[in-house]
Amino acid sequence: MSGRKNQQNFMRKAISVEEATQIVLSNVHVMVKEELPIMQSVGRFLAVEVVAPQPVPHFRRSGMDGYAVISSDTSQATIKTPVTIKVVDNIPAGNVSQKVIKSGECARIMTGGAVPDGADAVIKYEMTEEGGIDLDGVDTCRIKGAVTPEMNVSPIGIEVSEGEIILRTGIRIGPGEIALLAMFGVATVQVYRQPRVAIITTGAELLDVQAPLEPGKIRNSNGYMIAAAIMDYGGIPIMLDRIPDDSELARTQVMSALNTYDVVVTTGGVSVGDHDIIYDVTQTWDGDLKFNRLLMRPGSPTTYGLWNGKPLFALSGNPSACFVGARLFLRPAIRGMMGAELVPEQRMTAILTEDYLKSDRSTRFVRGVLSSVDGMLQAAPVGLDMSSVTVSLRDANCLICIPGSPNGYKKGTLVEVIQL
Ligand SMILES: Nc1nc2c(c(=O)[nH]1)N[C@H]1C(S)=C(S)[C@@H](COP(=O)(O)OP(=O)(O)OC[C@H]3O[C@@H](n4cnc5c(N)ncnc54)[C@H](O)[C@@H]3O)O[C@H]1N2
Ligand code: MOO
Ligand SMILES: [Mg+2]
Repeated sequence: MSGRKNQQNFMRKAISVEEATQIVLSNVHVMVKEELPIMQSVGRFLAVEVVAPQPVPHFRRSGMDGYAVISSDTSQATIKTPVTIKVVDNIPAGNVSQKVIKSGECARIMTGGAVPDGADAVIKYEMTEEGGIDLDGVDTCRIKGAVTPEMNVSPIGIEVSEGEIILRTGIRIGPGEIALLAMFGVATVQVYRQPRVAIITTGAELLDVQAPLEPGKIRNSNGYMIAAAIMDYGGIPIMLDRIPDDSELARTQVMSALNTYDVVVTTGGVSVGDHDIIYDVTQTWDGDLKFNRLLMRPGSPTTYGLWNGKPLFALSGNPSACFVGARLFLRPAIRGMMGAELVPEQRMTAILTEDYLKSDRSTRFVRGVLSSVDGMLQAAPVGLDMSSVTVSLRDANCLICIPGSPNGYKKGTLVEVIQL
């Protein structure tokens, strides 16, 4: 069995990361909608457009603590020649004055207060002084400078007009979006459901996190890493039983998971080894295998296929390969299922701080540290650059994308990076 398997295996056709990304994105099906209280919608993507039911502000709003005045009353006012006017009302924020301001009058008003009819400007306290009680027994104030019409007054609808689209479908809900929803009295919103993502780890060498180490065995760090990644991407991880090196068990478990969950992720067993059982599953299932070799390192045997429209991401067992495969393919897919725009992982441009002279046909995703030096982004490779290494995942805050080349790249080359 294994000899024949390996022969087919060696003939796998390698495709580029770009092509693989397009295949994954073009097969994303958005989840069904659900209605949630807004505070449970943080991190989700809106499934509806939200339209402003009223303008903002919906009244003429004072931007200062001071006096609501008729601007023409103040035109001659200076520090040396202040103009004295009557204070006919006092308007804290939240109150609406019943008075109409006439020439020679003003109303004390606080920031956020509704500017009374008749007044067309607010003069701030610092440009006035108390004038005492006048002969009619009315409080007065002295205006020590001129204000122009509209000064310190936010007109109705200056921020948002009624009927304007305030939030578009597909936008990710964060603090700013929550502020808008609350401002417009939207207590519940429609968002897309979170996909339930099953995780199946493979390998007879794997021990559970609480198990004592045994000779030749390792703990199942990938399972936890992928679960954490899925949570970070927005999905709901479900860790299923680990599978020892048994193809039949793997087939049963993978097919049952595909039946039950929205996405299935496996780790390990996708290369050419005798016990690489996930490869076996993808050779005999009735699903549609889309790719199983990529021009990328780490993660060259990263495998992807669809069964009944549901995606199977079969990631490499090597921890860094597993991490990179998840970031490049699983993340945009999970986000896309939740209604995000279907786009590859965003890349920025940075200066490579060290020579990277490995020759390669494949694009390398090197764990690195991204920093800003004199306003320029710099990317420095970090730690051991092997697929089997886990520790560098702690130290990296970016993946440096090094395209395939015969001689590698010199320090100072502009490279693309994916911020982690
Ligand atoms: N003859 C060849 N051997 C290998 C090739 C090749 O082309 N020819 N490719 C290498 C590359 S590249 C990679 S990447 C790995 C892919 O390996 P698999 O996806 O088949 O994964 P496994 O064989 O199951 O394990 C590899 C490695 O990772 C460790 N591992 C697995 N699962 C976990 C886990 N849940 N937590 C932590 N570590 C895990 C496992 O113990 C192995 O050390 O194949 C190369 N070989
Ligand atoms: O995919 Mo392996 O990780 O290319 O090193
Ligand atoms: Mg293997």
